[in-house]
Amino acid sequence: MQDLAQMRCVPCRGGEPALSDAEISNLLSQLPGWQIVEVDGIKRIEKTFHFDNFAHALAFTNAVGALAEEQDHHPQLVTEWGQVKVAFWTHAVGGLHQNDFIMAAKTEAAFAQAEGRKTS
Ligand SMILES: C[C@H](O)[C@H](O)[C@H]1CNC2=NC(N)=NC(=O)C2=N1
Repeated sequence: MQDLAQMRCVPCRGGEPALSDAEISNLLSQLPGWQIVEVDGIKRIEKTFHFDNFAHALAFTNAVGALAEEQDHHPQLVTEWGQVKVAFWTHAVGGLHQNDFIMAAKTEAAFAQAEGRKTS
């Protein structure tokens, strides 16, 4: 199985189908704690990350934002004291694309890195 965190997002301009439920559950099994949520009929993948203050939550928000710019695939980020909710979906397909799972895995790696900095 390919490591999602090492993959790159591909340009996606629509015209391709969103992932099927079987494809989604297969990819989701690689992402502990991430959930599929449907909003206005559009599936998204999301997870809330916890921090011990606002500054750490904001630093993580900026790290995820930088990854999104690098990969040209962008999340919804909701930042508050002690937590950041991150959600990905693909506007161009009206649902979930492999890019969303790649970004979720990269987000997870950024969180692991932030945690590592805190304890070392
Ligand atoms: C041309 C460019 O790839 C698109 O506008 C990208 C930019 N970032 C994006 N981010 C997300 N989450 N979904 C998209 O469909 C999307 N489209």
